[in-house]
Amino acid sequence: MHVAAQKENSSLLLCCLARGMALSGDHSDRGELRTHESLDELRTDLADYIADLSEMSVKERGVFAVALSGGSLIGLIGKLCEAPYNKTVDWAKWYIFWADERVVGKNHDDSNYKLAKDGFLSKVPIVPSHVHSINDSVSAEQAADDYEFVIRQLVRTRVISVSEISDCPKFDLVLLGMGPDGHVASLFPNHSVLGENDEWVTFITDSPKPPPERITFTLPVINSASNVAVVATGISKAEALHLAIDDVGPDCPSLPARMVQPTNGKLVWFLDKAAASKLDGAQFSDLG
Ligand SMILES: O=C1O[C@H](COP(=O)(O)O)[C@@H](O)[C@H](O)[C@H]1O
Repeated sequence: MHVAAQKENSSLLLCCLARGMALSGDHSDRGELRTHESLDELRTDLADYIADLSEMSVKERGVFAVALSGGSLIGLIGKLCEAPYNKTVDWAKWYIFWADERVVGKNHDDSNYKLAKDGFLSKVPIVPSHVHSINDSVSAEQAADDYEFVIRQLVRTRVISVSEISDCPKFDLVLLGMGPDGHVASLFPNHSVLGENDEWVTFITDSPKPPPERITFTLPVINSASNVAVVATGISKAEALHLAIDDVGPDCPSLPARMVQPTNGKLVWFLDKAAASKLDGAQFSDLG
């Protein structure tokens, strides 16, 4: 296992052991689970899902506002750059945001923008002015404020819709990865930003996973989206997925992935067999 993944896993286990975690239980209603036999099958299903949401959103609102994450997600949405999607998706109507970003230069290898640009955005005809990346020349705090300001402007002009029950932006789709410690976006286990309910975008300077300075959507923004997809693959994610999805009782309630609970939106989990292997009942299904 990769050293960073090992570190993330052990901090997850420590968090759970400290809280007397129960490691088994029944499945609870945690959205739609899509577990795939192979990564290729997952990539196709994910591309179909995103293309369908794009079509629906363009039909209903004239635009598609989608927030990306970094990490393995970008490789897993790669089929969108291929036929038929590269020709059939209405790319001119897409607006791109980031659910989280590392506060580094746009050309830095740690930049989620660079990852998405190299692996996705440069391969499809998205309008450059529709790509909303962070200001990389200011502090993390300022970058978060600036990013929230940009989002506010686009909510005002209805490029981004607005939640009916809060004043939060309502993205058409928020695409999340999940770390082996159960973090989503840059919301890490036991971090105080999990309780941030006032800001739409906030910052951290002490990320347990490098680099330390990051900006992130807050939970109210993620949970106001019309659609949220969590994409997680590999055995290193299996324990965190069990804790995020299964009915583990009142223990470890502050696992970030478990706190992804869209209020009116739809939650879908895209998993491979390895990631799903510790879900309750996995050993009895043909996934086991
Ligand atoms: O640091 C981050 O990690 C998560 C998970 O990444 P993965 O490579 O394990 O999929 C990612 O979703 C997030 O955007 C990123 O900043």
